[in-house]
Amino acid sequence: MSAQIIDGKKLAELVRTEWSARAEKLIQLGIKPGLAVIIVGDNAASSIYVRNKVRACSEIGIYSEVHNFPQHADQDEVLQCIQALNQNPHIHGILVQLPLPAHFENNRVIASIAVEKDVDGFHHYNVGALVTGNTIFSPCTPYGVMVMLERNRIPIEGQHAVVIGRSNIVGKPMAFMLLEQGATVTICTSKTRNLQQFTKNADILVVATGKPRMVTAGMVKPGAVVIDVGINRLPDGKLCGDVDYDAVKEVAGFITPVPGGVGPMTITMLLCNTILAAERAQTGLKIR
Ligand SMILES: Nc1nc2c(c(=O)[nH]1)N[C@@H](CN(C=O)c1ccc(C(=O)N[C@@H](CCC(=O)O)C(=O)O)cc1)CN2
Repeated sequence: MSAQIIDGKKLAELVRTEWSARAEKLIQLGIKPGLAVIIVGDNAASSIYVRNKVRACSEIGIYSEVHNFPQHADQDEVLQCIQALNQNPHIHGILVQLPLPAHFENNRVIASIAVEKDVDGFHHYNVGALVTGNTIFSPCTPYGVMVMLERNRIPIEGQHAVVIGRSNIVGKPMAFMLLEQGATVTICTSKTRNLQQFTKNADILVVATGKPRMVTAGMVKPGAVVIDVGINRLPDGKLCGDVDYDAVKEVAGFITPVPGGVGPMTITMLLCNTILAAERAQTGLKIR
């Protein structure tokens, strides 16, 4: 039997509708949630993601502004911009689109964002909070995956979850979020020896390796939940995930497509985090 498809586009729309009521409530109180996006350089994919974030903001009633810096920008200029945004009461969320050019120190730039405005959840304070079960902002992609699991009533507690990928923006937070919900978690990488021995035992398999179609049907336990976080552009211009979708969907119980799976959830969860940041600012909630 073929797997049940988890439609990220449809779920993203539903979650946005739910959260738009919260945005509307703030607007009626005279507070328009505000997001600032910083983008450095000319990465074509990043420009598309930022454009999509801006569009999504305007659709839900969030004010947004984009700060563009050239590829050879000086890191200090970007840090100064972030300092000003940290002080700006109309901006509730700040994010730096990744990747940054090679001459930037990712950690230093992200650490300069005020913790209570770090809607990506990448600041090391927020990472520490997440790991210790005191989440302030969940990073958007793993947050989207958790919502996909929850809304499809997929049990997590007691399940064996295998995450392939150890990035700071997906793999690591994903593993801790699943752990927090009671899963037994194994973290693998694309370099893990005999990867199949781990993936074959996964009830929930989350793949974020950036290697097109690396997870094949033979690596998946029949009936498993397969979440594909990869977005790879093929030479013919088409997109594909890190999972061999056509073959794996014949084995899995649930599967996410690419495009139209986790990607649309990422932007939706960013909107949710921005609204949450504005709500906290409105109530004067102190984060630290
Ligand atoms: N500061 C951040 N940088 C990056 C993040 C992030 O969460 N914060 N994640 C990714 C890029 N990303 C958002 O920024 C992102 C990637 C993909 C999608 C998406 O909707 N993908 C579509 C396909 C889009 C296409 O046609 O290319 C899909 O999967 O259906 C949204 C957001 C790295 N950087």
